[in-house]
Amino acid sequence: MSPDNSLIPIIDFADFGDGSSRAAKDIGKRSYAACRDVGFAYLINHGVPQSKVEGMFALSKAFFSLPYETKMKAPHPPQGISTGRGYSGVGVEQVSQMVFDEKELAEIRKASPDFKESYDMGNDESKGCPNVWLEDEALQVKALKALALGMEHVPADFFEDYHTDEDNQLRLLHYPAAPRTVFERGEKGRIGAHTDFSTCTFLFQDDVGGLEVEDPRSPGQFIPAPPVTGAVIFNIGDFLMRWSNDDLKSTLHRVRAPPRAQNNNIDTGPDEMVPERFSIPYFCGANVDRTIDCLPGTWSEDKPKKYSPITAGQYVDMRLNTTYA
Ligand SMILES: O=C(O)CCC(=O)C(=O)O
Ligand SMILES: [Fe+2]
Repeated sequence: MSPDNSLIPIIDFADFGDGSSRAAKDIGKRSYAACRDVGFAYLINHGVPQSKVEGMFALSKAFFSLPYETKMKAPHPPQGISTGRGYSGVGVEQVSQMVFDEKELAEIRKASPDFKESYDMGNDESKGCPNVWLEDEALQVKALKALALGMEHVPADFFEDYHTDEDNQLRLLHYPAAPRTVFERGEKGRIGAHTDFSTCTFLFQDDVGGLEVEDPRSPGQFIPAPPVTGAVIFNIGDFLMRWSNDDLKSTLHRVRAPPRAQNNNIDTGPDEMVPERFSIPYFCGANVDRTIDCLPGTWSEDKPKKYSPITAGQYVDMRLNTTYA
């Protein structure tokens, strides 16, 4: 399946190699343009074997099938950066867009609660999936190098150098099945519109669909980002947007019930179930102690820096503290 007429570009990494060729430079230019114009891209021939991806989805399915009590033996800790670890049951996490007021957050949670559960893993807790880290590391290096190659004023290994600690988070997400009417009435949601926090995200999704990305041409409108076989979605996070003095876009996205199947005329009736969805986002963050300042080439006398320097740790902490109930 490929997204017809999609604004989200597909970037082929087959000829990227070590990043030194002419072809790699072109891939870099396309990557940069995608990050600047849309904030999202599909990467194909990215080097993570399909069998590995399928293995992760199998692991995820097995994990979420465990009894609730078992999953709760690995609960996520309460505050700050360490919330990116462990199990969060349905209703525990609610994403929100830059809302820091407790009351306001509570209102959002009530309105159309995210109907999902998740399990987060970090660098030193990857025993369940030991090989995934290496592969994804390679993917991160490639994608960040491509982006640097597409920028005029940063050296090819610029971003790599800020990400040597592999301060990343692998998240298994499960959105349970529910009757379509429950979604249509807004009683439940899948994941509310949000942007991601860190440098960038790699997102593997199953074939259920429902992911939507804000249309860069018309704010407030969302376009579908349907699954593309063998592709991983790459998107920019708020941290990199800030780092780039807002040149690169951290784009709003959300997951809703996928559209009804359109290839048949069968009336599925009021009891139609929306199938469960599994997805695996991999969030890549900079070394927490590194301070970032607006990237070379993104500011000038006419276009001053919008942000002061900040460490990656301070930034992620600030954002994570608003996410959990
Ligand atoms: O489930 C998805 O496809 C999206 C997940 C997501 O956007 C997130 O966890 O930040
Ligand atoms: Fe996200």
